[in-house]
Amino acid sequence: MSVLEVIDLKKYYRQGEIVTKALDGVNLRVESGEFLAIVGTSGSGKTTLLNMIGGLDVPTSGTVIVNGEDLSTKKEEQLTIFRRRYIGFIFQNYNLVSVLNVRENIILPVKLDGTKVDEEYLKQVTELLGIADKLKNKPSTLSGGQQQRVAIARALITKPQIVLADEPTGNLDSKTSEEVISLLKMTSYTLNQTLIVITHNDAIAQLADRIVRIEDGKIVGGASNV
Ligand SMILES: Nc1ncnc2c1ncn2[C@@H]1O[C@H](COP(=O)(O)OP(=O)(O)OP(=O)(O)O)[C@@H](O)[C@H]1O
Repeated sequence: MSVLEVIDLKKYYRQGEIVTKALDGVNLRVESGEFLAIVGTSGSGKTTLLNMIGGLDVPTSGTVIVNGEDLSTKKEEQLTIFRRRYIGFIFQNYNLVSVLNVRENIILPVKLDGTKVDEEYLKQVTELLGIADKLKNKPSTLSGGQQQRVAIARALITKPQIVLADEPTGNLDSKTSEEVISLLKMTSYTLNQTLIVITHNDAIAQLADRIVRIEDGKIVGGASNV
């Protein structure tokens, strides 16, 4: 079953006379449990596409359907709940809260949602990611790779259907990058999540089930897996 469908998606930025077509008619279908890599040159539209899929930004036209639901029909409040429950975000700079320890960082989305922490699941995720012994540490006492694994655990804790990662290893050396992505791939596979990763790193893209290439706001390869 498709967990995500993007139909003729356009995002145009207008600055005076100049129009930038960040996305120019993107069509994409992603199956549940798939690991997709999005590649393309700088400015090709990768982050714009990820932000539309995650409901962080509104398209100029076109449709994003997640789990059968058209995001354009949702009001801002509903979108916030949708993001919190169905999407896990992982960013290049980790975005951890420095005054909170690792456990507090990981469970933050659950707290924000006002729901109860599934302690068994927290244990499973942190053990899979090799950070179960770091729960009381502050982020500043961890290496970059460990901090990114905390950010991954935080993205997974709400059991999202889709995990979106924008250059998640951009700040890590190549060996740590591949370790982190392999862990992310293994955890999302174990937890049956769909994983979409933007990367400039070929070795990381090669770990994906499918590589989607985007150029000048258009998909030029890998839009369909059939
Ligand atoms: N808020 C904005 N206002 C105007 N133009 C924008 C805005 N956000 C993005 N753009 C433009 O849209 C295009 C696509 O940007 P986007 O960030 O999606 O590219 P990208 O492929 O993620 O690039 P990178 O690999 O460098 O992160 C670029 O030309 C960018 O300058």
